[in-house]
Amino acid sequence: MKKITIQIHCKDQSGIIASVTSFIANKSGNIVYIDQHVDREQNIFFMRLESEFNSFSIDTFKTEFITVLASKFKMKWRIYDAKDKPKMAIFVSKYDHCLYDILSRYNSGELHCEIPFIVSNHQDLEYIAQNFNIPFYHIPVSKSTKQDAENKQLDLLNSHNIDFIVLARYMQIVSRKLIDQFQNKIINIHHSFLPAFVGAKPYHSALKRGVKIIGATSHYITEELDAGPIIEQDVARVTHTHSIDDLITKGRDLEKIVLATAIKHHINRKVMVYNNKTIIFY
Ligand SMILES: Nc1nc2c(c(=O)[nH]1)N[C@@H](CN(C=O)c1ccc(C(=O)N[C@@H](CCC(=O)O)C(=O)O)cc1)CN2
Repeated sequence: MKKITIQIHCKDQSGIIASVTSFIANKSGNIVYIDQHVDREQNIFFMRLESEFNSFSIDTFKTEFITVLASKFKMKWRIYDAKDKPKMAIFVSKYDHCLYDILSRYNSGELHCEIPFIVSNHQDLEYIAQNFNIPFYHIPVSKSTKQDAENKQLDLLNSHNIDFIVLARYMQIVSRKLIDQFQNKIINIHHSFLPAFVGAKPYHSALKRGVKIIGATSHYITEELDAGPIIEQDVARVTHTHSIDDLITKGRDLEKIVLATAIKHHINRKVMVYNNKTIIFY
């Protein structure tokens, strides 16, 4: 039995759902999940479906999908084989909480992916990678070595056919060169409830401002810092009694759960990006 996931978007018009579901039915497919959304402002139709087939050739399916549907409705589409495990590279600096959380979920089989390696601009967390038997690459980054460092990162990413990257508290600004090659495939965890408090020290800014709610945000990165399409967010209440250490401790728990949720949405092909925003098919 073969299971595929299909993501479609195109100009909204009548008959799209009927045409897609008839196409699947004509190919003896059994649709086990279907959801759609129409962006009324942009008049754009979005759909995600999962279908099972007893006998299936993905190349034949793609060819006929283009002929019958994609050309007719001028669709942008992607088809994924549900059994394929996307390759995820993790980038980290010195904070260990998100790295530990991802690797323990991976170790327990919670993440349908492969993690070929971990990259860091510091050596501090190499012991964690060794504990989980995952190759660790220390690539230091400074103002003068940034370009050379990113070329080394790109060589690693390409030589391992990496599908997406997770910045698990990677405290370096990623350049356009890497972002262009992995557009909407680099997931960051920012330790604030964006758009509040962008930058490297949001907890200190939150304490100084006297907010009553702190949060964490996972987003795809763009060249503009902390401004990319948001995948997941969560918050926690705080009071005047909480110190900076209290905020950091509360924030760590939020960061771990928000990042793990975003990673799972990405792996399960539940995210579609449009106009620097996301549609999440839960
Ligand atoms: N192009 C992007 N790169 C990164 C983003 C992003 O949104 N776009 N997010 C960051 C993560 N981050 C906040 O979530 C963040 C990381 C680092 C900094 C920063 O100012 N770094 C300094 C160096 C700090 C250091 O060496 O410790 C710098 O790079 O000059 C701000 C925000 C990941 N990258």
